[in-house]
Amino acid sequence: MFQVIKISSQTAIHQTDATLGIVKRYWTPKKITSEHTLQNLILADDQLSRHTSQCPVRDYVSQVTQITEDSTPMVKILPFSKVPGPRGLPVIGTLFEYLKKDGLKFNKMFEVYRQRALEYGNIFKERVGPMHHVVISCPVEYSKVINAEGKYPVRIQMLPIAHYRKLRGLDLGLVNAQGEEWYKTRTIVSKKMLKLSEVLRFSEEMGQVADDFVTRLDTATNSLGEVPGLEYELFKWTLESIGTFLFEERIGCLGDKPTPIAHSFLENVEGFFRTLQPLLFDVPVYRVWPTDTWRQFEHYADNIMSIGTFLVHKSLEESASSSAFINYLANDCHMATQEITGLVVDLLSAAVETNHIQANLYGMYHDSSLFPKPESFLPERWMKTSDVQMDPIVKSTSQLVWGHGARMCIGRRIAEQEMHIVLSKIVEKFQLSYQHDDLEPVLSTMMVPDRPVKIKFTARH
Ligand code: HEM
Repeated sequence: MFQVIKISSQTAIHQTDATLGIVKRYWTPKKITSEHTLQNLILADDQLSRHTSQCPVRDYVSQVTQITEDSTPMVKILPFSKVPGPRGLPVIGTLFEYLKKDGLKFNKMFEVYRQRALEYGNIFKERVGPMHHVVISCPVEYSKVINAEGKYPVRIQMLPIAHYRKLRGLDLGLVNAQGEEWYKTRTIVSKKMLKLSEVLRFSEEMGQVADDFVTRLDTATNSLGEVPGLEYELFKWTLESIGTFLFEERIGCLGDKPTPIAHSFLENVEGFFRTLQPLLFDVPVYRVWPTDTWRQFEHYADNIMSIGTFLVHKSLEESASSSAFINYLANDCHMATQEITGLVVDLLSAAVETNHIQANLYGMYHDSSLFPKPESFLPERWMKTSDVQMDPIVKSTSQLVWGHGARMCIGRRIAEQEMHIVLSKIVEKFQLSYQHDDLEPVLSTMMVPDRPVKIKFTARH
């Protein structure tokens, strides 16, 4: 039996040695010798278990799901070590390449992967501190990985978040849970969040939030017609929108001055993701010794949990502010208040952090042999009637903005509704233009623009 680990935004399968289950089936090297065929890259079960039991970051091993026994038959066996990739040092892997002065940049990891793929082929492995990655850079191979997902698809666990929740005796939440624990929560939440009729019930409230956002843009524009801190304004809008869905109550982010609770939540979420980023990649010293970054991270996470607890309690206790979603969790699904809080905090954080643009699969999308003129904005290439012929697998793999399969973004319907409503209201009111240098992407847990997005909003008359 082999096991597969999750797929990250950079088409990496973050892995333990167990990731080989996928690699063994989909190995298609570009620039390495013929002996390294995928069929050759198979690790025997006993070798696998030896590897996993010796793994210094054993928690990753629990993040696995299994390919069932009817998977493609295995042919030959070669150790995982045969997967090409930068060699790195024991324990820290290639971490030193990122830490040294003028070295590789974490926030440009997607560029590093692009270069690595040119050097090592369509499937390569890299260990960066505690993170093991297997990176796939070919849509056809990637689609096979997608199709190999079972009932409980595994996604990378954000170890610092999991560690924090464990320390505080909390559930892992939807984003970090795996296996049956994940499935149970997912089934409960899907009934409310992925059902179109449920989400449509909130279109009027979303419309009011969008109206307030447009008013906010109008008042926040400077003499150049730009909105300083546009990202922060969007951040506020997403929080207000998801808060409206979860609590059926306005949190108060969009006035000239956010309410204290909105302000505090926004500050703490920002700090949470800022401190999460280094914790994800550094050697996890925090697990044995609370480093400064860890203490800050804990501080932000504690504050977010307190706000979540306050909002959930308020919703449960005050009938006037009671929300259908919270009531459904408490009464129909018999979830304990602490479980509800953990889930709500997950949804609030996922909702605000995934907002401005998550460019998954960066390397593939910038391959001109797959996407002609990859740097050009040619939306018509995605239209059914487009003249540009695109391989159906390449096309479907490139439409993964919401992820895929049973673990696809659970906020998709809400986010689509929010975006359609707010965009139509913005465009109805303003003409948008951009007159500055091109934006570049950087990673900050998600992929974000590297500088303020100074869009000019010109009111239509
Ligand atoms: C433009 C907005 C958004 C984008 C592009 C986006 C994208 C994604 C992606 C790519 C994933 C990973 C899926 C996978 O691994 O296959 C994901 C997961 C998730 N998203 Fe979103 N998302 C957005 C908005 C939201 C919103 C508004 C919410 C909350 C209401 C949300 C909650 C979640 C949660 C909880 C997960 C984890 C689901 C699970 O593991 O079962 N997202 N999102």
